[in-house]
Amino acid sequence: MTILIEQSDHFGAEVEAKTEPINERELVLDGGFLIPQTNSFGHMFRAYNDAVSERREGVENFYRKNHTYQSVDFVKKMREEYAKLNRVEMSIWECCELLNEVVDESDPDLDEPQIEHLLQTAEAIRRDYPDEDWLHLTGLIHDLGKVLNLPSFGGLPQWAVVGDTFPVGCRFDESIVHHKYFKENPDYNNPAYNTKYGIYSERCGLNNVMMSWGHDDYMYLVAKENSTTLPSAALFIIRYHSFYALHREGAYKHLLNDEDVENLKWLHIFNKYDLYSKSKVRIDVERVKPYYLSLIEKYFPAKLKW
Ligand SMILES: O[C@H]1[C@H](O)[C@@H](O)[C@H](O)[C@@H](O)[C@H]1O
Ligand SMILES: [Fe+2]
Ligand SMILES: [Fe+2]
Repeated sequence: MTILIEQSDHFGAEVEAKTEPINERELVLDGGFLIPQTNSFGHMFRAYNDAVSERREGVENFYRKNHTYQSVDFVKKMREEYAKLNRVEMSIWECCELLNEVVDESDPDLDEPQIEHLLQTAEAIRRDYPDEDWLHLTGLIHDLGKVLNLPSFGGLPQWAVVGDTFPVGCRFDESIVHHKYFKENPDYNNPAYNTKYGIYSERCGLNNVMMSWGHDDYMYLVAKENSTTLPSAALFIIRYHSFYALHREGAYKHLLNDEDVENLKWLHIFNKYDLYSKSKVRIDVERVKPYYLSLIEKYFPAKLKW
């Protein structure tokens, strides 16, 4: 048995048995965060083409639909519909609990309940950046938009809720996972949308770019329209954390303005925790709950419109 997380008592993480010794499975990177080399299934992270992965086929099917249906027209319709925020009233914490009912079909690395992922991300950040309480809360809430999949939020199909995101209205970059399925997208052959800039212009700022619709953009909208006091870097992280073509592959940089470039630095930090904290190490929810309730109170109203 190896202890994966130091100070586990302090942060309420229960440590489970692991087979290999720690130094063969984990790498230590800056901030003391242990980056595992393999996910909880024993595969490399984000190995979308790994033939032996149990989840590969389901994930590929997911992206076939996602890339086929996420178009300019679809995104416009979704933005308009969800801007109404007229479906549910509830607190941030209530939403965290609701999220447990959502299973993410796009994720090759995770099959734990979503609240575990939220707390694993937040707690891992808290250990390395104890003074950035806004970043802890960002970790906790970044995936809450996945409730879009539940009936009371419109029951959207998975392809409209989860998965990596990308801009619509300009060419789909080759670095996007399972790029080949864009051939079925109505925008793929549209000359207004299939050039480097498409409907955008150099350094126009991501705020002016339409991203494929899903949990990122929805949660950004909810946070902003309910007047969160979180800083702009937090909103940027929430909105673009699934934009791997940008933050991992460096594509679409020509659309960023100066503020985006600044915020991207925080997104790079955040991503390490979002991706690599996915593990079988369980967090004791009741023990950490008071801390997160205090952060929610600091940055959000008691009830939000969703
Ligand atoms: O499968 C994952 C998962 O849905 C994450 O929540 C999202 O942020 C990722 O980008 C996606 O690829
Ligand atoms: Fe996400
Ligand atoms: Fe996440």
